[in-house]
Amino acid sequence: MSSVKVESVVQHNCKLGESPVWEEKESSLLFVDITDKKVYRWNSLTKELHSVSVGAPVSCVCLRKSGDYMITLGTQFAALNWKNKSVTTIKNVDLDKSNNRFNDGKVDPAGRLFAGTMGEEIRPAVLERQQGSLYTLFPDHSVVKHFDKVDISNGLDWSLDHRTFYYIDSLSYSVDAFDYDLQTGKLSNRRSVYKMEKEESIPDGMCIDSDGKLWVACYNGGRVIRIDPETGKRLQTVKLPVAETTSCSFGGNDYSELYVTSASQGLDEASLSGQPKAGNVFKITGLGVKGIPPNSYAG
Ligand SMILES: O=C(O)[C@H](O)[C@@H](O)[C@H](O)[C@H](O)CO
Ligand SMILES: [Zn+2]
Repeated sequence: MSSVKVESVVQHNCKLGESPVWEEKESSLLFVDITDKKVYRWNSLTKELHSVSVGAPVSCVCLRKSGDYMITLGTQFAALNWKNKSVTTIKNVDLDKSNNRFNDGKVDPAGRLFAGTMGEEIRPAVLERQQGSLYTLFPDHSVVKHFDKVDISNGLDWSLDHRTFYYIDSLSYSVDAFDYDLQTGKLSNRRSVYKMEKEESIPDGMCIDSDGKLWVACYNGGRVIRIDPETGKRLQTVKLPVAETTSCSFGGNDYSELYVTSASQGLDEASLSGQPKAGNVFKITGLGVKGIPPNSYAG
């Protein structure tokens, strides 16, 4: 544990960095700045940072089997062609809720894209409650709504045997689990597997490691925690030099590096001068665990 190292690898102050995803064939980390309406790609070999402006709040980026990327943009599921910098709408959701936007999303082991929505934040974590829903975009481009009355739809991932779906609605201060049916993509039997402790603050993005334990980024908690969904116990805490840690995912050659995005918006001048790296992307090494490669959208 003593060899754990945290370093800033992208020295750019995102307003609201989110959705880190490793792209093996580019040796790159994809992520978004929701507020800045940009998708970023950071090359881990050349350290170059490139971005594409997409014209609306973009809350998640993921890989697509046919090439390109998938994004959630405003209330749309969309495709992003990186070379042409072009966006193609695939499906719109929450048509009756004009202030909503998508938030976190991820592809399941069968190539379906899961993403949830939320109402408009007046400031971080302050918004009209229960305006969001959780959706799936199937490979045939059909959309299913799993449930509504979500406050801030956030981190999600699947267990290694694909029989459990883990999910965070941030304002419940809980990490939840559902039984998952990989054949149909259906969710059932919701329960809580971890309750946040006070200093951990708000649960945000999340990913699973190759031991089946969950890593949760703690918004306003300045840390990522490793939890055991079987026992409900926290196994490890890694603190970062910024308060608004938003999401995490494994990358690097062998998926042994944990990448963590962060935010700078919502911090006043005083807090910002105390944490000049707010909004950077960090790399944590020396954890002694690995992640698993991200899935690609099959449609
Ligand atoms: O990063 C996200 O997932 C949201 O888009 C943010 O808005 C924060 O989560 C929220 O402000 C605190 O919960
Ligand atoms: Zn999030």
